[in-house]
Amino acid sequence: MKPTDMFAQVGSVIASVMFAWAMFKQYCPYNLQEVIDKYSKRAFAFIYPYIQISFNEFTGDRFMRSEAYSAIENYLGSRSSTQAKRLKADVVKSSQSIILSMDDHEEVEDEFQGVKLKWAAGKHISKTQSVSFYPVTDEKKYYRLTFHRRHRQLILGDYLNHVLKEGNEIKVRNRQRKLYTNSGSYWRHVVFQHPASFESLAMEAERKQEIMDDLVVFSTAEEFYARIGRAWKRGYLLFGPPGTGKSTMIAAMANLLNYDIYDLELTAVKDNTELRKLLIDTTSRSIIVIEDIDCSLDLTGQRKKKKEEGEGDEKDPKLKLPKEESETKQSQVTLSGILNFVDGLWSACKGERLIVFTTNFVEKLDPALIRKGRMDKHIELSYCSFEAFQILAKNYLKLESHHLFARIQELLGETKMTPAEVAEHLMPKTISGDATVCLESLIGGLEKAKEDAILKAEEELKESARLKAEEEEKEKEKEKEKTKAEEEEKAKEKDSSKAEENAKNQVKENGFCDKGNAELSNKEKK
Ligand SMILES: Nc1ncnc2c1ncn2[C@@H]1O[C@H](COP(=O)(O)OP(=O)(O)OP(=O)(O)O)[C@@H](O)[C@H]1O
Ligand SMILES: [Mg+2]
Repeated sequence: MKPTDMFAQVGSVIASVMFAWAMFKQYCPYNLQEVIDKYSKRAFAFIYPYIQISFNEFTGDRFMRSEAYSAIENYLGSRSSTQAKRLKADVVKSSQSIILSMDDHEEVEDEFQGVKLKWAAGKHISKTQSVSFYPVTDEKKYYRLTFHRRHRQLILGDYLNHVLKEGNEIKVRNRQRKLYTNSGSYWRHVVFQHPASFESLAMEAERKQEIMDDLVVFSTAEEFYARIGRAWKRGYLLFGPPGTGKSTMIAAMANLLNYDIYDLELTAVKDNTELRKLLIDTTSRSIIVIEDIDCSLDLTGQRKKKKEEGEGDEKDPKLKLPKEESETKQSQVTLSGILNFVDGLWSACKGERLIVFTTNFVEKLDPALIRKGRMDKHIELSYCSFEAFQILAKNYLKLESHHLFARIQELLGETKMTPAEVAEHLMPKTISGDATVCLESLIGGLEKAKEDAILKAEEELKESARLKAEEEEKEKEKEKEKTKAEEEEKAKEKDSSKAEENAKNQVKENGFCDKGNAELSNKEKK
């Protein structure tokens, strides 16, 4: 008999049995029906020793998508793309990559510790009862897992945990990352798409590797942090002159770890309470950044002064706030508020988080703010070294070596230039993108910087000599005044002693006269 004929026969037998059962059920007493149901299920379980678990897309109320369903969807993604014949595609991650998942009524197989299992995607469709021109259908999607009942323990325990964990990790890897900024007491976000990476960051290879290792070790050390009883957090302080790559490094960190960024603008935070609220609203796997901490907090007035004197403000007086208004708008966040924010982060929030401060003036920060335990790792970003230049040349000009490199190395050893300035020289100058033009521009820039530095040093020397001369002049003047005053004092003393002597003489003379007069009057009396 042909297989098709056999299926047809089996089909007709099943249909006949179903029909007979339906007829029989009508006349069968209720109690007997229950007994038959029970034993038929047992018989079915005996013949069919498999267990099935359904994971519905929506559980309970229809508003929240089940986390287990989306974790399974992610978990099955790669397996589906190799096994299923019909797939669904979705665009994620900056609209650049396509994520595949299996279509409805498809099946894929999986294996865990030598045990084979089967996943199937399905959906229940129920039509609403209301009479309408456009009938609304209600779709309920689900994944169904089928496995042999002898593996019940393993599948319900280890396997499902493994599926959820891996599925969530894939979800994090595929998610659109966000850049949050604070507006009032809320965070607003845009999609975070910064191309910076540690590979393109210009800095010494050894230091770069050390920072990368530190980050990766941190991001995978959940168990370690739990064991030693510390919150899974780490603080970084990035310091150095403007244009040395602090902000670029933060973007590279976020890209390396696949974290979101919360860029906290402290001056827009009203007070410490608002700061605390913002902290609580951050999610795990994120970097909380406070740029230019020295300006946000009134630990030093340097940048504020700069901003007040800034050209832009002077050119356009409309941009300047009246003094009173700007003062009233100032944030009331205090240093202790920030300290509490960092410590609160360490204790209040679950999940891994990095906090990064950047500053141009590390020496002016309060030591309490940057002590180890709050800011665990201090990273200095400094002027461009030759090694850093080589990375920039490779990125910008695709150059590994060039005869002008030797001169550049020499000049970089003699003068200071930030990576931002070097990068500006290496930007294409001609349509043909001639590298030599860029390198010559850099050499020109470095030579000018060197000359400027020499001139500046000379001016500083002159200025200090002038100041010294002025100081000496002042000292001399003081000395002169002192001696003059002393002389005057002496002259005064001399005058007063002379006057005293005169007075004494006068007294003496007067005394003699009085004595003579008295003797004379006595004689006359006698
Ligand atoms: N180390 C570096 N590697 C690669 N590019 C760099 C580096 N440093 C600076 N740049 C380039 O210079 C530009 C400015 O750098 P960045 O904004 O990171 O400096 P910063 O240290 O944050 O400055 P500021 O203190 O003014 O905020 C960046 O767009 C980047 O292209
Ligand atoms: Mg910056």
